[in-house]
Amino acid sequence: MSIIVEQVTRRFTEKGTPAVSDVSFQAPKGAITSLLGPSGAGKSTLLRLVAGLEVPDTGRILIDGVDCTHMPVQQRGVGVVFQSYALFRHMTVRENIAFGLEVRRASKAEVAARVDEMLRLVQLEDLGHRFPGQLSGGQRQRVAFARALAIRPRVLLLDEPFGALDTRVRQELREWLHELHERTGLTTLLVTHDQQEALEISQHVVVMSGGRVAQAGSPEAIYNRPATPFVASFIGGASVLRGEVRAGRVAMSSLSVDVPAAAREGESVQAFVRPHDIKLAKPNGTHVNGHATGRVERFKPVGGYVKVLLRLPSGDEVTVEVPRSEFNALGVTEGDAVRADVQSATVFVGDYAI
Ligand SMILES: Nc1ncnc2c1ncn2[C@@H]1O[C@H](COP(=O)(O)OP(=O)(O)OP(=O)(O)O)[C@@H](O)[C@H]1O
Repeated sequence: MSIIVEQVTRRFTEKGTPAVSDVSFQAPKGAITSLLGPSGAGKSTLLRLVAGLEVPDTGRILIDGVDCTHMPVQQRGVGVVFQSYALFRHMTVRENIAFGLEVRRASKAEVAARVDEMLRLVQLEDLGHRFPGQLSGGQRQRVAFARALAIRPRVLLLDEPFGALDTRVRQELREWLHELHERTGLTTLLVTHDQQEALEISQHVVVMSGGRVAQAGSPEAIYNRPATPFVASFIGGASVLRGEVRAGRVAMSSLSVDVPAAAREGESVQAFVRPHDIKLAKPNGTHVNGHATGRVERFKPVGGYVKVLLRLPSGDEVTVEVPRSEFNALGVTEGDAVRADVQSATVFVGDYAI
């Protein structure tokens, strides 16, 4: 049951950029696909288009090979879970889960059996009689999943389902969703702005920006081979260093790296360096390729590592994450000089990664 989105555009206003602009992607059968991007990227609109809650201006949406572009929501066979629980407050957990089945005129016995099965699936067997107001946020969201799954949907559509929960519950439910998916094997589309969430639980990631697809691929490809400067900066909290091609090399601040012969002299470049791709050492007075002496602007211990803001001689700032023990061994503080060794960087000449 794959989902195929073909050249879909949806605009809400006559002027300005469409919310979703000529978007094409596939959510593979049986996989969790994340729609990942910053606020306003068009993720929710795209999910609503797949659900049938919006109709595209142009383009097609296919679920399991069937063109659903103009099909009503109820006929699409989609289960939807939103960020806000959207449970009926005056109904018990059982009644909430049963709702979609009763609308579809399932028999009483069928409904009871399916509700029991769903309560077991979301591990809330003992809470069927409670009202939503008597549940924790995480439990309510599990009921929302049970309700979405009760109708035996062909695909599951999730719009920031854990967005309203605190970090710990969010992490627990992320793992829970992973297990749930292993049991159900349902084709799932997950909207999230949280890259950690996307990289951790999905097999396929569609990165969106400004209503368009910036890159689609495996989490590994998105992380290690970002296709555009936007993806490189959005994923992994990279710092940007700007420079230019000089004598066949990329010169940035006091760092320099090789560039292919195709890069023209004087072209501007951007290098994206992730916080853990820089090693800090005591300065030894010499500058060699890939090394620069910087100054510690600020540092802050965060859990097991220390986040260091380093200013390079060019004025560029880079964020570095150093294991706490390594930082302590360096014995530096704010204002001290340190040597920064860039272990790896993604370099773009114009829009092309090199
Ligand atoms: N019903 C609507 N009417 C007018 N504009 C809308 C409507 N829905 C969305 N938009 C606009 O479309 C763009 C994309 O919004 P959308 O909610 O799809 O983004 P998003 O990536 O899901 O963002 P967020 O993570 O903040 O929810 C935004 O500029 C938004 O203001």
